[in-house]
Amino acid sequence: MTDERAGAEPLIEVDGLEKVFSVRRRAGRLRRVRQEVRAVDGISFRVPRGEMVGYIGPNGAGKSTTIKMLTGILVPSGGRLRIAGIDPSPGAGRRPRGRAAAAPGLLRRGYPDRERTRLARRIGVVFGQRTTLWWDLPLKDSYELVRRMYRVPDAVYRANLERCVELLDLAPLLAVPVRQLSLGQRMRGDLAAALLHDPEVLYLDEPTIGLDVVSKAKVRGFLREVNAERGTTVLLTTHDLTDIEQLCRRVMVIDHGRLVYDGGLDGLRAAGGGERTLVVDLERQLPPIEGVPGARTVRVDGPRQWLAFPAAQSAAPLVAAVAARYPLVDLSVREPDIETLIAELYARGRKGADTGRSGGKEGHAL
Ligand SMILES: Nc1ncnc2c1ncn2[C@@H]1O[C@H](COP(=O)(O)OP(=O)(O)OP(=O)(O)O)[C@@H](O)[C@H]1O
Repeated sequence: MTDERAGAEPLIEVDGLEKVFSVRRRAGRLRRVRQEVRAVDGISFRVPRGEMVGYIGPNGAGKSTTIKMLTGILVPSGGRLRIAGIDPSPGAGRRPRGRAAAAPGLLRRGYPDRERTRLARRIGVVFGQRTTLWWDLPLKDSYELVRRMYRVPDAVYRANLERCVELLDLAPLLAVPVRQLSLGQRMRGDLAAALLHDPEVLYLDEPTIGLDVVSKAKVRGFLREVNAERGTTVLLTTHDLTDIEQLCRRVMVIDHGRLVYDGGLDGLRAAGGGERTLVVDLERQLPPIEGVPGARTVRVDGPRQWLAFPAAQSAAPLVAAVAARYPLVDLSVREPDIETLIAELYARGRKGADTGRSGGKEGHAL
């Protein structure tokens, strides 16, 4: 978040948001019972215009459900949300009163649909697991349909398409039917489709899932460019901490439907107290690397060695120290996975509560 943006108006405002699903579960051979699943359990946050925020958490934490409510696909069970000043489901979670009570259809159909349509013009969505493109149509025809659906003016459409084609390398793919695209090509195609109508907010649900290293780098580079050029606000859910590290200065962690952390990634690492791993390939097999301050060698396999170091620490001095004394050929830094960080965040939080200390340095464990 830049300093000018810190004081900017919030583009996304969420207060006490809830989503409860009612599901039927098996209870014995024939009997089924109704159960409530609190997928999102009273979360609140603000996102200023132009910020890129990571939204992470373990499987089933409530990330997709939150995004579906922010896009107007799902109606909240409680709480309040506004995106660019629009509430996609006004009246949701509240009992209708007065004229609305006499005409409940008004709350469920006409008015909310108008708000959802208004919102749809201001947002873009990409679900990594599912395409929004037309399976049998060439990419270009899918874009033409998007143009008509959103009534994008010709000049805006042409300029946006040209820029996306250039940044995402789409020219050779425009005539290819979507079903023939590889996962990485399809994801680039989906990103362009989500941006043709100039949305102010972009929701990305696992945009790099299943992509190889080169495709991931292309997607990340594109998102950085779009955010810098257009000031598009981005909410990004991912299981890949490198996505967050390269794109977001702020990260929110959700677990069991509740926000458990909101702050910088460094603060999350410090709150989690985890370790990262520097993986180095040497020219030849050597005894375990020693004497690198702040790191310890945890594994050796032929010329490859693994050095663990505190996750909040920069890798640069370690790399310099290794390179100065050992014949270094290649290296990479491995992040702890999100599940490990969150488990550590909880363990620290409990310890902190026991000793009266709080977990995080920057940001706050909630
Ligand atoms: N339509 C639904 N009906 C009933 N339960 C649902 C529905 N959608 C989600 N849930 C439940 O709500 C909880 C949160 O699910 P959600 O998909 O939001 O999690 P997530 O954080 O996106 O997980 P993942 O990382 O696996 O995609 C889970 O327990 C899930 O089973």
